[in-house]
Amino acid sequence: MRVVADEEDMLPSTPGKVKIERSGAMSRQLHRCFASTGTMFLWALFLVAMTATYLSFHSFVDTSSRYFAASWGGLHWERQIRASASPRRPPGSAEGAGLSVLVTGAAGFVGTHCSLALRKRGDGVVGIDNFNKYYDPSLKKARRALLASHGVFVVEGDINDGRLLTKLFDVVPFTHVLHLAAQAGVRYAMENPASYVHSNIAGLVSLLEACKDADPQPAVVWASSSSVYGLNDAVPFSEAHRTDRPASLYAATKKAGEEITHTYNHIYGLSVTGLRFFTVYGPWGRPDMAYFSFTRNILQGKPITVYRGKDHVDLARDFTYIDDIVRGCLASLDTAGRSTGTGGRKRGPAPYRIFNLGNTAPVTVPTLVSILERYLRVKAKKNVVEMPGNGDVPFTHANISLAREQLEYKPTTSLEMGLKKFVRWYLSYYGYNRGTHTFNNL
Ligand SMILES: O=C(O)[C@H]1O[C@H](OP(=O)(O)OP(=O)(O)OC[C@H]2O[C@@H](n3ccc(=O)[nH]c3=O)[C@H](O)[C@@H]2O)[C@H](O)[C@@H](O)[C@@H]1O
Repeated sequence: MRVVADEEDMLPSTPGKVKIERSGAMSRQLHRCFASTGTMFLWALFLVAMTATYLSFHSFVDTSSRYFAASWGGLHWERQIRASASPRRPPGSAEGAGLSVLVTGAAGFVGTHCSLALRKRGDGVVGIDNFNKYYDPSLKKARRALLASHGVFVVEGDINDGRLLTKLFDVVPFTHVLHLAAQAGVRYAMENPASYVHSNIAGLVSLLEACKDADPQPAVVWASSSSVYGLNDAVPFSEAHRTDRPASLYAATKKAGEEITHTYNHIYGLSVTGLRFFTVYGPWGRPDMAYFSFTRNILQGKPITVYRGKDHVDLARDFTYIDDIVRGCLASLDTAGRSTGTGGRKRGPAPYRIFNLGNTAPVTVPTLVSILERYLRVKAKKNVVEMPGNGDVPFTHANISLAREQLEYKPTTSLEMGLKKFVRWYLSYYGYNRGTHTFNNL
């Protein structure tokens, strides 16, 4: 039976809200009293919940900003970024107005060489690098000083720091991103797998998120790896060959990177070019790589470990000199079609490309050692061991016809010549006095 209710009951019920039927003044009074107590309790609960949420969010923000210690920002910092990002090509120059490139991993081996080459031809370049301790950070700091002497500013920061990336894109409308930051190294993945997920998966997604939200969206050129060919034994390796059998976690993260970048191309219209580097070497190189660590140990009279494949077959790599790789990277930037999205929405199809950048002349590891022995005029103390099951592959060999056709990529440096340039740099950087030891026609 429906009793005429007081004015409160006359309010239209809100859809989805339960309307309480009432009867009798006393019960209404009692109900009102309970209702107001219940309301107060609910309000108190709400306030407690809000406070808890705020405190936990605040501590999260505080933690994450502590994690990515914000050593960036401010007017002076922004001025440095803008100056470094500004192209300096003479107006009306044949190559056009000039690019404005964000280079991730700019204090790394390939990053430093590419940043210098871009700056020297008049492009704007800003670097970002987390200066991690995977290998001697002093080498990375020396590379940063070299870059600074050429007007390239490198931000110390992590590509997982989304706030920093967003800020960079707010300050500079980058035309391109050259993404070289990664946890490199095939064998180290068995010691520190998390670092590969942090940099090569999470870091890549964080960077791609910033790129797809940027307006204008940059075109992305990034470093994949010859290691994605894994157990493929069809040689020379072509981009059309299978890459679904990686032999190391490192290779798997690079393969995943190719799939992830494809997703951002498909959904958001990011222009993407993946470059499969083949064992890059040269001055300012990585101390964790064989050519570098062999040179150091040979000069210090320490033994080197030479891996050998099954049935005592020598391992071989398509060693590629850094200057050839740099030309391939800059050609990729220059030919990268535009991204089509704005503010995270795709406006049309965008280019998705993958190229091998190798030397097409594999050389065995023992041959590498003998070239170094000849230049250093020191006999290596070799421990020859079976290749451990550490993710290494017996050989690499690049088919570069696609890069030759679309990038006009033409490697010109033999391992003999490249190692001579590397050894010259090594002796000078580490201060070997030429007087004490005549090095072979260096
Ligand atoms: O091509 C690539 O994409 C990869 O090239 C190199 O990987 P890797 O070819 O293993 O280069 P090194 O570590 O310099 O090894 C070169 C050769 O020397 C052998 N090696 C390495 C180290 C050692 O102590 N002894 C030894 O015989 C390796 O098995 C390999 O056959 C880089 O380290 C990777 O970051 C890059 O992605």
